[in-house]
Amino acid sequence: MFRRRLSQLAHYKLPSHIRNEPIKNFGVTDVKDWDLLRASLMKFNNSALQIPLVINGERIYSDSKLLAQTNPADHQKVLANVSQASESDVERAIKATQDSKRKWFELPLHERASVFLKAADLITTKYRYDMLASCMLGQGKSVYQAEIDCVAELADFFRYNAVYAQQLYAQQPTESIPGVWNRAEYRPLEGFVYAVSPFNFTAIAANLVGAPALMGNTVLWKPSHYAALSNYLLYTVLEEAGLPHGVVNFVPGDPVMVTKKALNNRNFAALHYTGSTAVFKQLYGTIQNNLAQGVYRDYPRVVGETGGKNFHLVHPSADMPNAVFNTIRGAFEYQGQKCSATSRLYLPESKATEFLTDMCGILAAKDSKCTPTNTAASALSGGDLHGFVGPVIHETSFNKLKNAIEEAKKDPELQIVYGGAYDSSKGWFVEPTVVKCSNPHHKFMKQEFFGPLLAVCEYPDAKFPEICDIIDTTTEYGLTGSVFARDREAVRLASEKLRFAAGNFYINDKCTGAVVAQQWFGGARMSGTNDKAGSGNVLSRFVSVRNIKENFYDLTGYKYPSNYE
Ligand SMILES: NC(=O)c1ccc[n+]([C@@H]2O[C@H](COP(=O)([O-])OP(=O)(O)OC[C@H]3O[C@@H](n4cnc5c(N)ncnc54)[C@H](O)[C@@H]3O)[C@@H](O)[C@H]2O)c1
Ligand SMILES: N[C@@H](CCC=O)C(=O)O
Repeated sequence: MFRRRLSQLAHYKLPSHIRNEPIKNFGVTDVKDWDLLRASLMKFNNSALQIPLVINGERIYSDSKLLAQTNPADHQKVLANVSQASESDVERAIKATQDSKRKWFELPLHERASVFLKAADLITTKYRYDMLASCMLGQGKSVYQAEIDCVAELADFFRYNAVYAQQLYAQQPTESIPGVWNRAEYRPLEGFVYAVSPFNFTAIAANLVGAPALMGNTVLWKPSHYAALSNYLLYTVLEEAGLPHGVVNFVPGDPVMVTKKALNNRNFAALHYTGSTAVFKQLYGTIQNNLAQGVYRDYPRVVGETGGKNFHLVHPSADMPNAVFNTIRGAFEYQGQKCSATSRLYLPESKATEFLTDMCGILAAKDSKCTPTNTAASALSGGDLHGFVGPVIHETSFNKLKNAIEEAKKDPELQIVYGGAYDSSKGWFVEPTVVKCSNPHHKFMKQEFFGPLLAVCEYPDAKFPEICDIIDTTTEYGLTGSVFARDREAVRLASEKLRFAAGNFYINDKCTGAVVAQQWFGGARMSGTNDKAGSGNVLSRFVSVRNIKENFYDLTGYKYPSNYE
């Protein structure tokens, strides 16, 4: 019995207007945008949403196993009650990935791509303000930080992945001898992709799920509990855009249990992960062990982007105001909770006092908006919605930062030169904090705190090459870093010496804010597998190429000319 196949009667071109989504400013005159945003904020703030699992399109509400997602700026405020998967839910979700697979990957690329293109358009129009509100309230973002994440970067991922997929499909064997047609087919992986997403970027969750799905894979998605609201909204948008049931299965739950079920399954084909290094190492180890035990059919693909201890290196020739402003943004926007956040700063002795005085002065200024109380939550009760910084994500993060600050107060090698306050009475607030380290190898120069804590080290001006070596060897990470210098020789030297210290290297710019299709994102060493989100590279990890040779000439005998009597 032949199954019904879809015809493909043309090679479609993608819409030619694909560009990076323009970012809305939410400036003083953008009254309409603010009004629409306020309405969405009110809606989500006032209704503790029930979030289900979604397995094969079926919504599963668990009464007994619910976990509340609260507003990090107001931790008594429940934003959503999130259903938690049971073991049998995970099994059913894995089955759904297998049942829906063939129908999905047999669709021509343009059919799959159009789902994601439509989702991008829905996000940037109909659901823009809802996405922003869910991300601001749930993940503690300012409007600008939400806009660059859950609207612009998210839409960019969906749109540019379609472009990259088309380019990948167009890559074909370059040679065919007369009578032969050689072709390549980009099959999805056999089995399912397990996507594990972090709290800090809704866009990253979209790409973790969307990139493999676009290539014809089906996905078991375990979202971060701390981003459940925006992630569920994203799922519903994908559904509205036409994503067939079972292609992506939304399975919040106990991370250890869900992961165990996923990784112990014979059909596990790939891990698409973003989160901390420690968790990724564990998952990598489990996969290797299982592989050795013969659990899997294939060698699973492992794609993971993890932590960082990202540097700003300032040369004496740098434009100091530029370096100061970029450091404030890099270290403290979104409370330092970007994997790319600046968390170690190296200053030349001759400029260190000027730099730190300027930076701390700006942070302390009354209108700096750097007091972490300006939040979406307070805005709804008549407060200020224009804050530069907000809360950290949860109690564990708050405690980790609080302990680090208390440690800094006692350690003779450390000196807090700005900040050091914290307050958890209403939300998880930690003041932007700058800590001077007299020892460049101190733990504070090595460890990722994932919060608004910047460690600073001075170096003798003449020792610029040596400080590059120290930066290169101090941490286990290799994610992002910047050099600030006008002197071209200094730029060249830093670029050479720090070649392996950062997968995203910036010159006279902050080390955060990579844009899809502009700065391909990812780091090596213990920062990840560096498959470069926002480029076509990562898509190739989710396909398994089949080469096809078709012969047009029939053989008339089996002997070669050399086989004569
Ligand atoms: N390199 C990048 O592109 C990138 C981007 C964003 C975030 N990050 C990193 O992510 C981290 C912050 O995000 P986070 O707090 O959500 O990270 P996290 O490691 O706590 O969680 C990430 C995901 O892993 C799950 N998880 C947690 N423990 C687990 C376990 N034992 N087994 C299986 N799954 C588990 C979580 O539920 C979540 O879905 C930082 O280290 C940051 O640098 C990296
Ligand atoms: N695009 C982002 C990715 C941050 C990860 O958490 C940046 O480069 O800042």
